[in-house]
Amino acid sequence: MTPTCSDALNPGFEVIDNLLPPDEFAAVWRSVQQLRYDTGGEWNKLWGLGDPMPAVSASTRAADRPLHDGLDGLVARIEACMRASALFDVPWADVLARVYLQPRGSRLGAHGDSRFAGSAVFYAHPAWQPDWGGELLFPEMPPPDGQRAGPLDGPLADGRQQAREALRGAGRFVAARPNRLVLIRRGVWHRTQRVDPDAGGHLRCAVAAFAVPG
Ligand SMILES: O=C(O)CCC(=O)C(=O)O
Ligand SMILES: [Fe+2]
Repeated sequence: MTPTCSDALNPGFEVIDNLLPPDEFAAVWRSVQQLRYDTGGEWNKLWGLGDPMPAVSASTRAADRPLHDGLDGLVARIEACMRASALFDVPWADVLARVYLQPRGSRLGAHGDSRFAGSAVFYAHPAWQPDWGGELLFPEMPPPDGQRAGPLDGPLADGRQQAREALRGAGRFVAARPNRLVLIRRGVWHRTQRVDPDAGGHLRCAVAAFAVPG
């Protein structure tokens, strides 16, 4: 599929809109509603300790499938897009995928998913408005300074990465538009804007997929 948007200057991500035909998209939304979600698992330090925690589905790997009818087809499509993209330029063997329901008031802290060969996120909710927040942000980062990235945001952050981000103070945002796939190169810095109270009861439903090195 041809990306509808990519960043020519800093080719760290690609956006593919209307990934699924309408009937398949509707089937994915139904499947997402039937999954089981865990809200009390181990704390993922990229989510603020004082913020509401996301509801997370079990992870799926090729060996564990089927996860659910509809979602397996989606994961296969995401995998095909990853295989076709030049962003995924280190070898990888499998895709790990899970569904996040991100509540109002929560945000995902900055990270690079560096232990994977690249990642992708697909927005499975049927509606999303600009006022509802939850944008995926790609800050422009100065070249790496050789410091190891540790826990980067939230209560355990030491502020180094935030200081680097502040040096440029600019970047790109991608709205969580329904039926949109974002492919992200390994190590490219990203985070999400907080979901706004104006989102009301609308779920921000993201299917996150990670290319697992073989
Ligand atoms: O939900 C999003 O927009 C991004 C998700 C993400 O970056 C991740 O799960 O690693
Ligand atoms: Fe990520």
